[in-house]
Amino acid sequence: MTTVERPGAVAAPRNLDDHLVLDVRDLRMRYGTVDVLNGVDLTAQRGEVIALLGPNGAGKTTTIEILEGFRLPSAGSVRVLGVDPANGDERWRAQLGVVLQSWRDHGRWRVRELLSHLGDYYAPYATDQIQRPWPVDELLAAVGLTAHAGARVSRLSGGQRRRLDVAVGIVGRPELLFLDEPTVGLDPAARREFHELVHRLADLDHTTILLTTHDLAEAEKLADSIVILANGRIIAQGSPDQLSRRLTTDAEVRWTCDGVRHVHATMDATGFLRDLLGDYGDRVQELEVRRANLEDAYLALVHEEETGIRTGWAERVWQQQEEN
Ligand SMILES: Nc1ncnc2c1ncn2[C@@H]1O[C@H](COP(=O)(O)OP(=O)(O)OP(=O)(O)O)[C@@H](O)[C@H]1O
Repeated sequence: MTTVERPGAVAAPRNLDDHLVLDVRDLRMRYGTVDVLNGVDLTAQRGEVIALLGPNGAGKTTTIEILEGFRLPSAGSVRVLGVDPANGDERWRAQLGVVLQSWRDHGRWRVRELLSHLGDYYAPYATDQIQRPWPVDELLAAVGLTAHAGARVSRLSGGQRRRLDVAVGIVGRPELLFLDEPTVGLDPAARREFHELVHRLADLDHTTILLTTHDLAEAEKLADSIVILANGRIIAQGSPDQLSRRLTTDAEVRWTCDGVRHVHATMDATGFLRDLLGDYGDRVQELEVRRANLEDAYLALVHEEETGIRTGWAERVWQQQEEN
């Protein structure tokens, strides 16, 4: 993510290794007899945005709930802002912001009152560097709710409520923000504003953000690092750029021959085409070559992990990860 400087903003520390905000090693979680996390390793530095992707049931929410201190893991080492969440006190908790999937109803409150009431909790945890809570008018503007400041929460639309969820999550100016599917229900304009807010929080306030999403394009746009989880283990991880390069080496070739349609996936499109045209010449019609995009690759990778049917994607990804 590009770093944007702002007069008076607190500079990010130069040596980010000294500021590991998340440090998770070999995290395991078992519900009854079912293992839902099978050795997850995850680190995040200050100001880093990490997107956790994976199919339903992959273990994303469980991971976040453990990091928040809401669930105890079965095994592994977890450090969040230097503290084991199982022992996190109020001061530690005040440095976290959480936006959950489900709406906790505050229907009778008005928007401004609710944010100012919740903000009061954070006032004792202000520091020389971080003013807490976020002043309500600034916060309302940041999430695009100024026009609805006086509205009752029960009267907000779904998207406006989602903005309020985000406001509630950041009113304490968290150092670490968890966002569980934050853009579900937002219209395209609100989604874009939300993306700008995430960039602002990470670049200007150096907030570390861990978000879950099912939208690969969103992850590419927002995250410094994408982590793909399936069956409780990380099956691929890297910057959007690294992942694109690792995952999109395949091309799909489509053609018709004597009126019959064919599709073939190959890592060597040029060689395949040379052979195809050499063998069939003018009988090859409607030829199309399409480079697999990141979403195709993601779906193929997850499918391979879930079904156990090996098509070679995962093997290639791991090989390339080891080479890097
Ligand atoms: N309290 C619980 N008791 C037993 N099993 C649970 C519990 N919570 C979650 N699970 C199971 O753990 C697995 C991981 O669930 P989790 O909610 O972490 O997945 P997720 O990746 O967040 O999924 P989604 O994308 O659907 O939100 C699932 O198989 C789920 O059924």
